[in-house]
Amino acid sequence: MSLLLCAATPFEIQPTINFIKERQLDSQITVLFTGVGLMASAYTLTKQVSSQQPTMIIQAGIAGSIDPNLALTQVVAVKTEVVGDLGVVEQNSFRDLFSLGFIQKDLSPFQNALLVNNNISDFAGELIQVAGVSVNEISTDKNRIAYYQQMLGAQVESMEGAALHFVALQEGIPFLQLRSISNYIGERNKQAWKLQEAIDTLNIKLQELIIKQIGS
Ligand SMILES: O=C(O)c1cccc(C(=O)CC[C@H]2O[C@@H](n3cnc4c(=O)[nH]cnc43)[C@H](O)[C@@H]2O)c1
Repeated sequence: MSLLLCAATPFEIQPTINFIKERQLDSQITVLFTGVGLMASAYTLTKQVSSQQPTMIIQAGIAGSIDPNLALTQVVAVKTEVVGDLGVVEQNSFRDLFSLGFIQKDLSPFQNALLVNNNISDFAGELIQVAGVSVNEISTDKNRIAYYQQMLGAQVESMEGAALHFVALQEGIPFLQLRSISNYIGERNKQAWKLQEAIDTLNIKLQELIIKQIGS
């Protein structure tokens, strides 16, 4: 097994970095910090995948929830991804690249305009599987949030998820996007976030998953 574990920032997976060191799992797990955002993630992931040829990629991080039924600190597995803010606003409506005719909805690796993890059930176990949206700009606008929820059916928002799905699907590498809910989107009062608690639950699940995958 050659597992690639990636996160946008070190602080999101620091407990698991310690766990990997303590258990001397470095020979089986490579850790990559992609940086925040789709562009940095797509570049660093593509570069690492080319040199390492991993057998599996796990992306772990915090996320904002669009779905009120998801609890803060709940850990979810993201089944589908879409880039939410790539397009144009026309007559007060957002149009994405599919609506504009720049990409066909089933052009590989898209399936009906989504980047779908078809093998998620092999890895997600009992985790709830959700729909993700990735953005360049953290959402605060009510209309945009309503569009993500009602038109895209998105439940969680991150800034890197779609890059993982795109790169892994293009390269044919099994993958899992693991997210822990740190906040409800649109909430910019950091007192209402559960950042550290979300990181704690994320790392508990991540370590369980690693043990399952590498069997140590
Ligand atoms: O401003 C801060 O102090 C601060 C501290 C930690 C994290 C942040 C973020 O803004 C998080 C960006 C990071 O986490 C993901 N994330 C978390 N919540 C959301 C969200 O509501 N919408 C989009 N992304 C979110 C994201 O993937 C980034 O990697 C700020």
